[in-house]
Amino acid sequence: MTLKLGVPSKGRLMDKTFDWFAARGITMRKAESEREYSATVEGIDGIEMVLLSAGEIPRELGQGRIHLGVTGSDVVRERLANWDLQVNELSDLGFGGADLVIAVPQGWVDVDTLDDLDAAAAQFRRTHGHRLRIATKYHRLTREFLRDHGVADYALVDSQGATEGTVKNETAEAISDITSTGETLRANGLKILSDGLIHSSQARLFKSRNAEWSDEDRATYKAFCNRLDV
Ligand SMILES: Nc1ncnc2c1ncn2[C@@H]1O[C@H](COP(=O)(O)OP(=O)(O)OP(=O)(O)O)[C@@H](O)[C@H]1O
Ligand SMILES: O=P(O)(O)OC[C@H]1O[C@H](OP(=O)(O)OP(=O)(O)O)[C@H](O)[C@@H]1O
Repeated sequence: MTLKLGVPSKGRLMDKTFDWFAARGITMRKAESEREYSATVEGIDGIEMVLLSAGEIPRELGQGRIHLGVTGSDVVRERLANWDLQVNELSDLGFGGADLVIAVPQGWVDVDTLDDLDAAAAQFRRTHGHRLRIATKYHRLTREFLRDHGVADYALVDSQGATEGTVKNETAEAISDITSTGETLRANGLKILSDGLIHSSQARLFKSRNAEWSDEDRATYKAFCNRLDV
């Protein structure tokens, strides 16, 4: 048996994950062809690396198809119900930082906080006859956050990308999305509510609580953790 480690298959998260492991003596290599999603690990025995979309790694951990996985803390919380019963967080990796935030049009001068948003939502419904729409791909986290902060009079609109554009395109009045430099929000005339931070995400190493662990896997895991100092 080999211990399966899920790693983001492309982009910044993949590159930085490879760098993080390389700094600890574990070399990860993607197949020669950029388009081929297979990879090798050198420097430690008994580990098989599986390249997966960062957004799919939570599900694979939850279903126990991989023992370990690197992905953003936001997608784990979003994609896994009761995530903390399904995975353990082993270590912050120090990259992939991004904030999941609620943002509204800059022109809404009276709306700076969640309380203001709640009042604006009630007013919006009276004026327009339908609920204020918030576009997001983070449905679970947004719903839980707004519920915990007493905002109820809204409707979530699904947006799987270019979420900041939904306000200009008039398919939503506000958004809940990831920001890192803030450039995309600014370019689309949006501002973050002062108490609108839902989750500060970063890349983490997760361990599945649902995978099967043989004695051999446990021994490999122990050696792996010693090597990584986690
Ligand atoms: N500037 C950023 N923009 C988007 N995601 C970021 C950024 N910085 C870090 N991340 C993180 O990268 C991860 C990407 O998750 P996402 O669900 O978009 O992955 P994916 O499904 O692999 O993406 P794609 O659909 O592009 O393949 C998230 O954990 C997110 O927080
Ligand atoms: O704060 P910034 O540095 O501007 O980064 C934030 C943007 O980056 C991400 O989009 P991405 O490029 O991953 O595309 P997406 O819209 O498909 O999610 C995210 O959804 C924001 O749109």
